[in-house]
Amino acid sequence: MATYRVLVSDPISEKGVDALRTAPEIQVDVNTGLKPDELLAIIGDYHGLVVRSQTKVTPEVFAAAKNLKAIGRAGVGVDNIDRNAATDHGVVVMNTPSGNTISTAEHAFTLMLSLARNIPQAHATVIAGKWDRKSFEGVEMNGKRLAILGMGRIGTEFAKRAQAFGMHVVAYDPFLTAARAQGLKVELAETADLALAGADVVTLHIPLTDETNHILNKARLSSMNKGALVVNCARGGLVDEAAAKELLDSGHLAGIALDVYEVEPPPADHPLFAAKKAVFTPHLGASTAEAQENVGIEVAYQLKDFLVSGEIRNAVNMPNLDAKTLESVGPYLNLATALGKLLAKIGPGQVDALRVSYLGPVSELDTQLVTRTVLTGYLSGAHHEAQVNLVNAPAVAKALGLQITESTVAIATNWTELIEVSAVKGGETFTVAGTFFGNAPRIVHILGHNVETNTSGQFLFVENDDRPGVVGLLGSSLGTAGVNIANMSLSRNKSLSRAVTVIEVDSEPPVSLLETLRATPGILRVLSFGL
Ligand SMILES: NC(=O)C1=CN([C@@H]2O[C@H](COP(=O)(O)OP(=O)(O)OC[C@H]3O[C@@H](n4cnc5c(N)ncnc54)[C@H](O)[C@@H]3O)[C@@H](O)[C@H]2O)C=CC1
Ligand SMILES: O=C(O)CCC(=O)C(=O)O
Repeated sequence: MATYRVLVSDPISEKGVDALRTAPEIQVDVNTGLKPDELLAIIGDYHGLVVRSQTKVTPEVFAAAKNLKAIGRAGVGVDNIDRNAATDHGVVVMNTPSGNTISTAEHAFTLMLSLARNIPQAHATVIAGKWDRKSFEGVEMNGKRLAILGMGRIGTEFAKRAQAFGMHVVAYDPFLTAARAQGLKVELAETADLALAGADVVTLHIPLTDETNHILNKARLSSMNKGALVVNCARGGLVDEAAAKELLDSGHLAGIALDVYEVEPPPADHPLFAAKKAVFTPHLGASTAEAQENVGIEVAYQLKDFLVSGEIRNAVNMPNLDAKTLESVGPYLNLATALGKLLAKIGPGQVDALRVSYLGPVSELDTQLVTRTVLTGYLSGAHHEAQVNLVNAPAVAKALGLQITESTVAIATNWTELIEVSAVKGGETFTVAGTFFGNAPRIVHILGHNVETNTSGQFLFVENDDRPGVVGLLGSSLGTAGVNIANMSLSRNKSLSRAVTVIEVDSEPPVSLLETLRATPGILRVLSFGL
């Protein structure tokens, strides 16, 4: 019986679908071409969703996707998935960043050459029975100045091909360092404006975001040389199509080649279709047998490994957690979750900040991940309405105004390894801490008291005046109520004349017992909770 249901809502390679089907835990439904309301009607049944670029995963889809845990994008661009809504709903979004790099670079390069040599127009005349050798004079790419915006995977591959054709490559990418530009033998532009000024050709290889929308605007297009060519095989919306049309009509731009459009599919009367020198393809950059097999198989394994074993690879909205990391940090994550939950149960409400500190070997690990796990444990212990997980915990904390910081261990300790978690409220700090006894995680500090208890199970936490008879009363009351004690840890604070007792119990104590204990003189606080 399958535990997880996965919907493949855009066509991916058969090998990808087969790879998903190899997991007995997963039931796969391939249902492509769904209308938005059809997707809304069925998405609630699914734990995983596989898309390419056709399916639009909107906030409405997330609101209806009550069981959804992960989306796998068989490709690079995730602009068809509302990332903020995914994060808010705790859904991991993964893409397959490298599987279609070469195919897309080759397609963009093909667009550039076809544009330079009027291939589609010449082809059309030949098959129409004409032999017109005058109308289609092209331009060489050799010696031309090529501006590349975006020197990630595809931009870099494009650059290599352009260099082989004798082009002078100038690249702009906010993450391109001088050393890397030198290694790639490209001229580094400090801004997009500088890359485009005086360029003969521009090709775009950047994601579409609010910041990059219309990055190729009228001013930048106008700053290119007269007769310049524009190639966009990244995303529609990066080029201001209206501005491009104006500059094609004025003759400043010689031609344009597009694989992607502001609206897909573009309308039949799209103004740019009237351009004399132009090449258009229907978002085919990644449409090769090789690329589709790569991304289909990659996305299938990523989704399967996430659903079945919790591994996270190529996530765009949270840190990765591969099998190796999961193995090394796994025990720490269990301790971190327990400490976060414990603090939520015994600390005050409405805290200002959570402070997480590490001592010993744990501090060598990816503590960002451990800290995020503490936060997730804390919020899932305290914040009952929202389903909090590793994906949305930072967003939930931000919405609550809860700060999370890492600092150094503050409690006096002889432990050689420790995770300490403090809730800070006003000037007060409430601290819990845990360590390992061999491989076993243990809680060793609660609110100023050194204790020694398990990290999972059912607990009774009692704060009382440090005086004779209280422990005996606790034991006998639990016994009378039929609640078996599995472990008991007692800690006194002599200076305050206070004691804390943490009792692991085999079953949840009845409410009547808790009320009786709370009404007992000398007992200051009684909490019953599970970790
Ligand atoms: N037509 C198609 O079928 C395909 C289109 N794509 C598109 O190509 C884009 C690039 O893909 P990859 O190279 O694999 O991604 P990548 O992540 O390897 O590279 C993107 C680069 O753009 C840079 N960048 C971001 N903002 C920028 C800005 N304002 N100016 C200049 N550079 C900026 C980044 O620093 C990064 O280096 C994807 O986002 C996707 O939209 C990808 C595959 C297929
Ligand atoms: O799925 C496709 O064919 C589109 C590929 C694409 O645009 C991408 O990977 O960003």
